[in-house]
Amino acid sequence: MSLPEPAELVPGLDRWKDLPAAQQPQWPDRAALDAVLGTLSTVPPIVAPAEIDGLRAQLAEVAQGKAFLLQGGDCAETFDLNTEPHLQSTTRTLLQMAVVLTYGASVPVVKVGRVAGQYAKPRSSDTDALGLPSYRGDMVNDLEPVLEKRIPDPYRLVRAYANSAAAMNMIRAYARGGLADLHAVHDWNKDFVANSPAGVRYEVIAREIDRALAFMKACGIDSDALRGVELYNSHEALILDYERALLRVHDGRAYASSAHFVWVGERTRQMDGAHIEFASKLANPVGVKIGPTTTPEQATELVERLDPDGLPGKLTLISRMGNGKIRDVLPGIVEKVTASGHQVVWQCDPMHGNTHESSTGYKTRHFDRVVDEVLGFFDVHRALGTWPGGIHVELTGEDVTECLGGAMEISDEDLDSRYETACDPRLNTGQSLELAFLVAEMLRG
Ligand SMILES: O=C[C@H](O)[C@H](O)COP(=O)(O)O
Ligand SMILES: C=C(OP(=O)(O)O)C(=O)O
Repeated sequence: MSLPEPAELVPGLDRWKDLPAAQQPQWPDRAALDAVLGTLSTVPPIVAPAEIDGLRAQLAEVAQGKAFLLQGGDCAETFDLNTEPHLQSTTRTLLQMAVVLTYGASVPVVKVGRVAGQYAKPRSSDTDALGLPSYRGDMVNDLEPVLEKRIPDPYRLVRAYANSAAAMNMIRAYARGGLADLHAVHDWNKDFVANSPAGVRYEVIAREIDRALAFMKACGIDSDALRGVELYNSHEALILDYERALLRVHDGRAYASSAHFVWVGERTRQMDGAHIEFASKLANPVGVKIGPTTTPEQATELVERLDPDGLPGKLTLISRMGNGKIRDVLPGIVEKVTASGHQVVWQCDPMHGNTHESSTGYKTRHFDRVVDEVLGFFDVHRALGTWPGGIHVELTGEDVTECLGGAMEISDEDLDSRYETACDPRLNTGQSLELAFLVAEMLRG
C-alpha cells in the first residue's frame, strides 16, 4: 500500500501551483526536472520537525522581548566554497557575535545561519552586464560567465540538497563540540579587541564579559551549557519546486525540511503570488522581507496570511528599507501590525536597502549606513515601546573587502583586493564583530 501524498494530508498544500511564481528558472527539460524532483521527494529531510518546532518556540521568546535573534551568513553560498574552513569561519563569526550580543542584551540570543542551503538568488534582471542569463545561485546555474553554464540545470537541485545536508551535519557537530565553547569564543573576541583599530572602544565590554565568566567559574558554574549551543539554518525559499519536493508532513503539518527557517524575499512577496501561498502552509517559522515601499496595510495583510493562527514568533518581519527611509517607513508598519494583535519578530536587515556601486565599479555597501539603519530600527522600536528583536546580516568569517568602511576603513580602491562574493557584498569578520559590539551597545542603551 502506498503512503498518502502530502497534498492529501494538508488541504490546499498545492494551491501555490495555480498562482504566478516570480523569479523561477526556465528549466530547459521538464522531464529531467520531474525526475530530480521525484528523487528529492523521497530523500531524508535535512532538518527534523522537532528541531523546527524548537526554533519556533525560541522565536516566540524573541517576539515577546525575552530573546534576540541573530541571523547571518553568505549572500549566496556556493558548492565550491562549501568547505570545512568556510563553514567553520562562518559559524565562528556568528558565535563570536552572539556572545557579544548576549552580554549586551542580557537575554538569550537565537542563532540562525544563512547556511546549509542558501543556494538560490532572485535577480533584478534576467541578464547580466555581459548579456548572459543572470547567475541565479548554484542551485540553478553556474557563476562562471559562459552561456552554457548559465542554462538552468535541474541536477543542481540534487547537489544543493547534498551540500546542504553535509553542511548541516558539520554545523550540528560544531554546535556540540569545541567550536561553541563559550570560553574559546570569548578568547577570539579578545583577540579581535586587541588587534582591531576599534579595539579600545570595545575593551570595556570584553573586560566585563571576562569578569562575568570569572564570576561564574568562582560560583562553580562551569556547566555543559557553556560548551554547546543551538544553531539553526535558513535560506530564502525561492525555488518552489525544490522546497515542495523536500516538504514532509508530520502529525498533519507541512514542514519545509530544507531548513529550520525559510523566508520570502522582497521580489517574491506578492500577496497573490505562489511564494506567499506556499509559505502560508508551512509549520516552520517563516520570514518575509519588507522593503521601503511596503505600506502598513500590506504588512498587516502579510501577517494575516503568514501567521493565520496567531502564533507568537511564527512570523519574522525583516525590514530592509535603507538607512535613509527606515525612520519614516517602519513606524506606521509597527503600529498597525502591533494593533492587529499578532506577535511577530521584528528583525532588521541593514544590508539590502543600502547597496550602491563604488567609483571603482563594485556593488558595495558602506558600514556606516549599515550601522545607521540598525540605529534607526532601534530608534523606531524604542519610540513605540516594541522590541527590536534581531538583525539579519550578510557576512563571512573571512577577511574579504566587499563592504566599505569599518575600523579598517576599506575604501573604493581597496575593494579590488578580496572581492569574492558570488552575489552581494558581505561584511568581513572584523566588520561583523564591530557591528555586534555596536548593537550590544544599542541593546544596553
Ligand atoms: O541578495 C539579494 C539579491 O539577490 C540581489 O541583491 C540581487 O542583485 P542584483 O540587483 O544584482 O540582481
Ligand atoms: C535577496 C535577498 O534579500 P531581499 O529579498 O531583501 O532583496 C537576500 O536576503 O538574499
